[in-house]
Amino acid sequence: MLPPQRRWIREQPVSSVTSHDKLKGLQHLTVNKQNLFTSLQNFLEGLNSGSLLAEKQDLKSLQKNRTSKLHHRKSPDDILSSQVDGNIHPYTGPQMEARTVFHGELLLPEPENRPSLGPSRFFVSQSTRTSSSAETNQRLINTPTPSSHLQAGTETTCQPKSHIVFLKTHKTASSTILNILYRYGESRNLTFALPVKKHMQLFYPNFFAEHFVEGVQSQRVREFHIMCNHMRFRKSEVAKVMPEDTFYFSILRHPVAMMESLYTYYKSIAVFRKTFNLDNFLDNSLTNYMSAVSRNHYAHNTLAFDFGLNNNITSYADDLEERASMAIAAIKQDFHLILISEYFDESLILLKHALCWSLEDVVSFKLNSRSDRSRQPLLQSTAEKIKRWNALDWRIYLHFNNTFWYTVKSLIGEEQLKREVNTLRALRAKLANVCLKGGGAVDPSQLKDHKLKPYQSGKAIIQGYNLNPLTDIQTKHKCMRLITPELQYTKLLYNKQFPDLHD
Ligand SMILES: Nc1ncnc2c1ncn2[C@@H]1O[C@H](COP(=O)(O)OS(=O)(=O)O)[C@@H](OP(=O)(O)O)[C@H]1O
Repeated sequence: MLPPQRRWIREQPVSSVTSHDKLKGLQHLTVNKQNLFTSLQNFLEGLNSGSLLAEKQDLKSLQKNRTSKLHHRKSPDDILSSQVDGNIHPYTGPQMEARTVFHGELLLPEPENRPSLGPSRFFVSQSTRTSSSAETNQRLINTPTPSSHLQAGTETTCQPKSHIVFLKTHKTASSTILNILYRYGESRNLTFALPVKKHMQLFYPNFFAEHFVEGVQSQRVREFHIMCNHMRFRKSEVAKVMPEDTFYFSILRHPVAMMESLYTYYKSIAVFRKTFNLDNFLDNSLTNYMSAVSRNHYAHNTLAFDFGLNNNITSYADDLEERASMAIAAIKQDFHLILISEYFDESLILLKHALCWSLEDVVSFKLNSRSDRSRQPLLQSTAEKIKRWNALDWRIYLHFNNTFWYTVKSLIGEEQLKREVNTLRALRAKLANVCLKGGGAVDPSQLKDHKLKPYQSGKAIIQGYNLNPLTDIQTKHKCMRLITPELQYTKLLYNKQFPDLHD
């Protein structure tokens, strides 16, 4: 089945913030053009432990030189209200199925002593789009073409961006975004910053380091276009690999829904394993949770952790508001755009505009979704506990949910957004009709081609897709790529990019 159509934003019972909050946020926004981040980098680096002065200087000069200025970065520095009146997502299907879990040993690559390849070695290789014609939305299967870019209601030309960092946060619909980036890059022969030694992640949960990327130490890759595998973000290191004009973006999900997903998917981690349900974990988290235990970060402020921030804080901390403000400012400093999983299609439209891509470039099927059989319904009281336990993530989410709508308003306008979302959904529906047997996702046990089975973890039943029998080779290829799960696609790109590197 296709993802259910969302009701339009004003009518939607927003899972995270009430529409009152959202509107209030919009009304109270004032544009803050001050650069208030010099000290924040110190804050971040302090949290990240072990940063060198040279790195800081490197980063500062990079930030000074950065030219890409989406207005989003000038979004208001509003002080977060401490309100936490969100609604919980309705979940159905209480049945859960036990699954075996693979624990991969993570061997960190050692950095070699070599001259640093700083951003100055890069050159920009973007084609110019000058067409002002309307989107060719009728086309079912994407062929890369120029497209126009609309900004604040005025048609202007723009250059499609191809230097991109996507911070792939956990359980936030990030695999669907990754699939979009993979398809865009593969079809244009762009180069991905893939993990060394055919690893699937950039050595998460370690802080990202330059030498985690295949082709950096060997200097065999001169220009990286897209970095999008799971990592724990560290801007100073990422900036050593990626060109100066790189567009940075990420995605957040409502911390309550995210926690329920994390709990099911990472049921095998120490602090979850000994609990019989999420409530049981939350009731004992203050005493049972130990941050030093391996993989426990999946249980506490995981968004903050992925962004490279200190995730160890709850709503009981005296300095919560101060730390939340600093965390938000740090994210704003490093990222041009923050998407919201609850508004996935709206996010894709924003992304399309920010990157100057076409609608066909961002159309996608929902990947990595759980079967309803492995979802747990949550009580309102459980949701409140989650917001208290993940108080930092909750504040980060509230802030960027607000600024998301501010960005929509000033970049596209709500009416145009609505139109484009409808067109996107129509295109997706057409694609589903052509590509997908049965039109939607199925449980892994029903998958005909086991090579397309998504990775299964914990107690989550992760769904995949069966393809229609297709005779046209090009259409079959496009459909196949749309449903190829993350691990399989990463391996495929790796083999394309480094054909001589073997397992
Ligand atoms: N398009 C779209 N819209 C809304 N939600 C979506 C979408 N695509 C994926 N998802 C949901 O995101 C969850 C998987 O997130 P990730 O892919 O980031 O997970 S992972 O960290 O890479 O394992 C997973 O959530 P749960 O099903 O609740 O676990 C997916 O259902």
